[in-house]
Amino acid sequence: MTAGQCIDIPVNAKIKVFTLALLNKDDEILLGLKKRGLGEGLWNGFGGKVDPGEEIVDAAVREVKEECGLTVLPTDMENLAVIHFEFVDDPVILEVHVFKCSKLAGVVEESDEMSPKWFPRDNVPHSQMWPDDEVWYPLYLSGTKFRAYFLFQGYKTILSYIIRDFYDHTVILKEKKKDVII
Ligand SMILES: CNc1ncnc2c1ncn2[C@@H]1O[C@H](COP(=O)(O)OP(=O)(O)OP(=O)(O)O)[C@@H](O)[C@H]1O
Repeated sequence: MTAGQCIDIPVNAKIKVFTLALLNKDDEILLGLKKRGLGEGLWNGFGGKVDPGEEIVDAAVREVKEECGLTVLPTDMENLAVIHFEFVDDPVILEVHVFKCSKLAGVVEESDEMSPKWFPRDNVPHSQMWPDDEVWYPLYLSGTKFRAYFLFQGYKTILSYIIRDFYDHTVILKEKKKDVII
């Protein structure tokens, strides 16, 4: 999907496209402690920027390999969500394509960027994760595909969000702090 198909952000917004892969084994999820850059010090799935001309799913596969050493196939990457993040006073909107994958090959290895660790899927360290994760993580657990928009002030405060069904765009969850216009 492209930005123009998201009804919660302006059609002419400047978009930076990212991937985020949630890797599962039995009842566990592999998260990485980010060692540098955006989200440093937080546990997250694996991902990064999509290179120019690169297919989004190929970028997701590449980032998994680079960041935790595992091999996944594009055909095993299941689209879970597209999330748009806007930050107050920043004209660039992040478009994060979230994938989940349960077919993993190879050995988990630490990289320059991430220190990987398995967590029980229903007990992840939310206090050391991006604050939006706690909002949408239950949808991942229940296997609900969604589209979401979050408005942040800085990196710690969510001013508002709206989460919609991936297909029919009906609102699943919505919250906004007083006085915020969206
Ligand atoms: C705002 N709320 C957020 N909630 C959850 N996840 C978020 C996020 N905002 C960004 N992310 C993810 O954080 C990674 C950053 O990637 P990032 O390190 O910048 O990319 P990349 O590996 O290309 O960087 P280098 O240029 O190599 O340093 C990437 O997976 C992206 O999807």
